[in-house]
Amino acid sequence: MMRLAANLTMLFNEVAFMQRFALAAEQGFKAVEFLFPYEFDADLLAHELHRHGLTQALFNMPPGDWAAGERGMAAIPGREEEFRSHLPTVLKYAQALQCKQVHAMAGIVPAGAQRADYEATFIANLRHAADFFAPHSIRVLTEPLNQRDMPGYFISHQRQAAALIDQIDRANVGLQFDCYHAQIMDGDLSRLIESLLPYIAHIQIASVPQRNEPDQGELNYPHLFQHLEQLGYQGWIGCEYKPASTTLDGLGWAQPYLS
Ligand SMILES: O=C(O)C(=O)[C@H](O)CO
Ligand SMILES: [Mg+2]
Repeated sequence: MMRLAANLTMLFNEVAFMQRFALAAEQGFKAVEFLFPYEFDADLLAHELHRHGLTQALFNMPPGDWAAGERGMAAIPGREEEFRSHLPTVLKYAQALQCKQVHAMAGIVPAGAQRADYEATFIANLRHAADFFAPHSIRVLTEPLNQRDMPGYFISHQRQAAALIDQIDRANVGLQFDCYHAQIMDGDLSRLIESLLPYIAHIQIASVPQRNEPDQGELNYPHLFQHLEQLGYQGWIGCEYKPASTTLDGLGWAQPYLS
């Protein structure tokens, strides 16, 4: 049975962030994920999680100045110190939330920049983060994002991410395989998932092209779920989509997978 995690950044936006845990649990989710926890107290978040019996499947490392368009810095030359300075804070949240996976966003490569410099920075930073988190059994994830929504993002293809993970060469670095981005950039998802399974630590879902509920659009999720089950995928599936109407109105698709 596929294990769904509610993405609280995108779902249950009808209520304030701290109230979304209760709604997710009420609907039968056993786990949640969200982008950034840093404006909230770690212990308060942990309290919400635990009182609703939820697992924290994933959250992101600080992305830099989001409002100014920054989308992480793991690959940005000159930002190494800043990237590394975030690690103790991320660890504090991961420990409070008992979360075993964090996503290190890579950042935007400016047009005309030397890509090799960005690759070297990314590899060095991810090794550093992986070594920092390894004693705590925490994995560092990297996620390819599609170029339509995120022009210039450092990683946009799944196999490109897998090749970088090979170069990083740390056991606790994995792939965050978001089917929405993967379908836009790569396609052939059944075969892609099959060939990249050893890298995949986390999966996310949404319809394509609208990024709404997964029972709409061009992807056949019941088929992909069955395929994942046959392949023995054990991780969480993050529901990272924008409800077309309200979260509850659109949650019918998930009923077979929620208890
Ligand atoms: O945008 C996505 O798909 C994500 O999962 C990210 O964490 C983006 O920030
Ligand atoms: Mg995603």
